[in-house]
Amino acid sequence: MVVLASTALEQITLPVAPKPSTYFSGTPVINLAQPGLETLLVRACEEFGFFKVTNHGIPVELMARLEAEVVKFFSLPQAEKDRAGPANPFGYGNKTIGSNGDIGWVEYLLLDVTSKPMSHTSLAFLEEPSASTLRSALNDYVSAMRKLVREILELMAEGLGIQPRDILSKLVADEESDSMLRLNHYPPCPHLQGPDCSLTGFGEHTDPQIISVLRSNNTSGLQISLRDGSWVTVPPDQDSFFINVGDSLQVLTNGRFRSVKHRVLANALKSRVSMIYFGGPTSGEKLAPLPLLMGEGEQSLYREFTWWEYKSSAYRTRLADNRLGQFKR
Ligand SMILES: C=C1C[C@]23C[C@@]1(O)CC[C@H]2[C@@]12CC[C@H](O)[C@@](C)(C(=O)O1)[C@H]2[C@@H]3C(=O)O
Ligand SMILES: O=C(O)CCC(=O)C(=O)O
Ligand SMILES: [Fe+2]
Repeated sequence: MVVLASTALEQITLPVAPKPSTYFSGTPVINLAQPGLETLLVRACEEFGFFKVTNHGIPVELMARLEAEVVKFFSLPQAEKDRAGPANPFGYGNKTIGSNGDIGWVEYLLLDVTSKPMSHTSLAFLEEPSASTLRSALNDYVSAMRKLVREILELMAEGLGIQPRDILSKLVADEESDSMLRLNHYPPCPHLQGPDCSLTGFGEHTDPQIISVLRSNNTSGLQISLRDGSWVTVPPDQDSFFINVGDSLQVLTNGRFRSVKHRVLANALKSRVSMIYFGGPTSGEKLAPLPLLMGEGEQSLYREFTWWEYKSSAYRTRLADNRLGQFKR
């Protein structure tokens, strides 16, 4: 354990993460311009629940533009940032994650981006004239994310051999589909001694939604857990997107796709900035294994539940908890 006590407010104890491992070279890479990628995509979801997407058609300028706005926001004086908080669950948060006692070396903005251009659900500070460039970058980025998740879910359905093509993508395509954007900043942690030392930025967890699309700057920190339980560090790539299979997609595929366990380590030297789009279904959507994916005599591993039921239950859990456990048959 390390006690961070630079100011009275920072008298918090964070678990020191193990030394970061060397870069993992096995992340599946899905080149969206490559014919026949559907089979690779399905294999990646089965084996890792995680893959990297290249040739995605989203201009790098759009990613860089939002990153610059996000860096600008996190560089504001603390009192200014606090005006966007607390995160309950939406808004600005600093070191506390969720409301059940999780902490990490991270500050963030969590935004509800469910309705089209962010309107009634957005935070008041985003409506202010001073936030207009951030708002515009967010709107453009979120529109690109909506398209990308639909495309990827359609390719998954093709790879799984199920129809119609939009059987998965329609779950995230409704105007009411529950989508969020998380902007995370992991500042360098000066209390750490040496470049090899690291600290938990965002503790291990799975994402509850269907799919998450992560983009970060060129600072490492993201780790995924492999089937054998070992943790590996994903090499950063600021021009690509990383996709996580979420708990809901694990359920829809009756466990064939793996909801990937992941976490982030902060380091002593470099800031990490990440932007994650979470695509979830509408509140009332019933989640259960898709009958088309069930083999002869295959039993459903999960009881049917609505997204609302799952989300409310997830928000009562700690990050590392096995949220799907209580929905197992
Ligand atoms: C500790 C928590 C934070 C979280 C809600 C929860 O109670 C359990 C799930 C967490 C998570 C992980 C993925 C996303 O970052 C997130 C926004 C989500 O939907 O589930 C967070 C939640 C959060 O930070 O509010
Ligand atoms: O910041 C990151 O790179 C990942 C964070 C994450 O997993 C999350 O916000 O759910
Ligand atoms: Fe996550």
